[in-house]
Parts: sequence; structure tokens; C-alpha cells
Amino acid sequence: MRKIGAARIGIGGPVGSGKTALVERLIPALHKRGVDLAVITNDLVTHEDAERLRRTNLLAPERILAVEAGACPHTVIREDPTLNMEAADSLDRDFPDLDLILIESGGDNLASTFSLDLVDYWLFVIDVAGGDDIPRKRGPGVIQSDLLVINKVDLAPYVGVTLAPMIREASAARAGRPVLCTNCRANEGIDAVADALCAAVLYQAA
Ligand SMILES: Nc1nc2c(ncn2[C@@H]2O[C@H](COP(=O)(O)OP(=O)(O)OP(=O)(O)O)[C@@H](O)[C@H]2O)c(=O)[nH]1
Repeated sequence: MRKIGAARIGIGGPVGSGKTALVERLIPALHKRGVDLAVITNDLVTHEDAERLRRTNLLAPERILAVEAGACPHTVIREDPTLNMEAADSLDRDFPDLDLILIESGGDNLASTFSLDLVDYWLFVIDVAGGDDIPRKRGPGVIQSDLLVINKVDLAPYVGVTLAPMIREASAARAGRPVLCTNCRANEGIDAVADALCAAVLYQAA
């Protein structure tokens, strides 16, 4: 069992919900809070998300590692997270002062969850364009994640979603555990997510 090293946070959610967009927004928000950071991305058979993140120049390229998830994205974050654990261990070795590793899962369905052997805390990203009935479907990602993020709130008026009941239903499905809304396009709501992550896994004041 891991005794030392950076805190590990999983970021999961359906395809296209905005996981990479959230990571892109969280990097500067966490840097502003003094957090020493690295990222692991999981893609099916490419390094697409890692390459996209490297192009942003938000982090040194050696702080962004890619894991190829193969056919089942949830396998490498839940059933056999060895590849991700090895990637995180290598970041711990290369960057001894690292505070936090964000582990972005490949896009998957509402049933994807993270192994607690891999992460200390995980969040699940859904988006309003996926439908306001997602919280009612009570998938394990929605129910079990430490933090539920409802992204793309800017799109609500265009897809016929009223946000307040969606948030209410999500909170009820999660027995009151936290639900936060973001608009990654306009960088809105990101500070609250960064504060929640810092409060949950780091000792430093957010
Ligand atoms: N309008 C709007 N678009 C967003 C927002 N967040 C992300 N997007 C867009 O949604 C699309 C998917 O975002 P990604 O960050 O690639 O989503 P992802 O969950 O990482 O996707 P996969 O890795 O393929 O599962 C992109 O075109 C983003 O620009 C948002 O808050 N508002």
C-alpha cells in the first residue's frame, strides 16, 4: 500500500462531458493555490488527451503522462489500475515535491468508478447537454463519487434544461454529498472545484 507521495484524484465521466476541459481549467487554479501538480490521462488507443494538454503549455510536458486504456476505459481505473498506479509512482519518483496528481479517465458510461487503491478522492463530470435526467438514472459515478460536477451549464437554455431541479435531484441522489456546477468554456465555477479538491486531499488552506 502507498504510504507517501502526492495525493491522487480521479476525474471520470461520460464521453465529451468536459473532463479534459476541466483539467485545463484546474491546472492554473491549483497553481494559484501553490499546488505542485502533474496529470495522467487515459485514452482508448491514443495519447490524444495528453497531447492536447501538452499543447496548452500549462504544465511541463514531463508532468503529463498518458496511459492507453484499451477497449474498456473503466478497467484501468477500477478492475486493474496497475498501469495508472505505475504512472503515478513514476511521477512521485521524478517529482519528489509533488502535491497532487490528477488522473483523468477515458470517457465512459455512468457506471464507471475509480478503485480506491488508485485514488484518494474522485470526481465525476456530467454535463447538462447529456440530459437533465442523468442524476435520476443513479449510475454509480453519480452516486458514489466524492464530488459531482455538472459542466456546460452555459448550454442549459439551449438544450431545454432547468438547472435548479437538476441540481436538487443530483443532491438527493447523492444523499447531500457535494454537487458543483461549472462552465469550463468561460472558466466559471472552477475556483469552487479547486477549493473542494484542496480541502479534501491537501492539508494546506485552500
Ligand atoms: N459550451 C461548453 N462547452 C464545453 C464546456 N466544457 C467543455 N466543452 C466542450 O465540450 C467538448 C468536449 O470537451 P472535452 O473536455 O474534450 O470532454 P472530455 O470529457 O474530456 O471528452 P473525452 O475525453 O472524449 O471523454 C469540447 O468541444 C469542449 O470545448 C462548457 O462548460 N461549455
